[in-house]
Amino acid sequence: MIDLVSVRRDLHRIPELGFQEYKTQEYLLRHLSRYPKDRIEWKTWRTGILVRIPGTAGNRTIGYRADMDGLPIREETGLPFASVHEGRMHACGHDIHMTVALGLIDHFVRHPIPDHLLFVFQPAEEGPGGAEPMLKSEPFRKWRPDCIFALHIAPEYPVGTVAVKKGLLFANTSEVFIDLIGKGGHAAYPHLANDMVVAAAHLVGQIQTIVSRNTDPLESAVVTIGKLTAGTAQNVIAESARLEGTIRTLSPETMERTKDRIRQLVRGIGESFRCEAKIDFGAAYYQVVNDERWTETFIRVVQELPFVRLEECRAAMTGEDFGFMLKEIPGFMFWLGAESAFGLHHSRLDPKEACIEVAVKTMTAFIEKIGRE
Ligand SMILES: CC(=O)N[C@@H](CCC[C@H](N)C(=O)O)C(=O)O
Repeated sequence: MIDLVSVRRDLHRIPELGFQEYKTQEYLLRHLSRYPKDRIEWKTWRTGILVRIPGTAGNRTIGYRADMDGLPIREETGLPFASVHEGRMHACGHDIHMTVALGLIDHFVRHPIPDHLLFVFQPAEEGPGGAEPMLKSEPFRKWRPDCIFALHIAPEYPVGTVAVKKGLLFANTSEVFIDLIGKGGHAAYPHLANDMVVAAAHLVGQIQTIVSRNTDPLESAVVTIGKLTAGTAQNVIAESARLEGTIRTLSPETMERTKDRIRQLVRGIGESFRCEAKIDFGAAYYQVVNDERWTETFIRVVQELPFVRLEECRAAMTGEDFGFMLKEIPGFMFWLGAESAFGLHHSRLDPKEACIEVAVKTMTAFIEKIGRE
């Protein structure tokens, strides 16, 4: 048995951004190389890894996916095993997700089941998205699973909770990057310049009206501008401004309408402030839709587990590129209670490590249940 808490702490120390998960990949590979070669095989894909445990009867392949990347956040937990990478943090629980996958690998290498198992360590979930290209990659196509499962930590639920729902679980997402380019100048001569701080401030305000004024109240949408950069000094008029944000909707149609409205508003800002206004929608993720039958089976298994409290949850406006995998391969994602006073993407997120054992035991029970002939 490996010490999963130590593994989680090791991974927590070395968060890396999407497609830069070099140390993380190396750490995982070091772990995998400890197992007998006839029990496990793996292939790397960019900074990701596909791990296969051959089944005893060679029927289906059951897939399990864990994401690997951290976020551009400066950790403020004060934990003794806090990030040693300045400005990077595992603030979305991917360190826990990978640890759970390693715990499952450790169990199933020693106790193989009739079905083959495929563990997918996927880079770049936070952006720009590793799931879609990984799905199309040669190694994935070769070992393509017949079903696939994943979890995400949920700071709002106590440890011991598993929350899930059939059908739509997470939103469609699209990143959005807007550049406004005007004319810089002296703070005392605004009439000779074209101030992009003022243009950006107007645009941020206008964008807030998309959800409140342009979206059917019975639909759901979120437009968040998470980053706004402009200017160089307090007494210099800013020549340019950049807005970085994300759009979330529960249907692809609402996503398209929201994007159209952003295009109109950005064009309008360009005209009214006589500036250059450019827009780039970045990466988009497909919604996460849980397969009805697999989720039903999971619910039945979880209801039998004395150490788990099952909760049927609502859909969330979170995004997950695991949605691309579920679009092609039936399966589900569930929330794992991890209990933290600070939520996902917060610099003080501190999930309780006891959730790791709950997840490993839950998924072991589920895989053992479905993985027999
Ligand atoms: C689970 C989670 O927090 N996922 C991220 C996915 C982000 C996708 C993309 N970078 C975007 O911001 O649209 C989330 O923020 O929901």
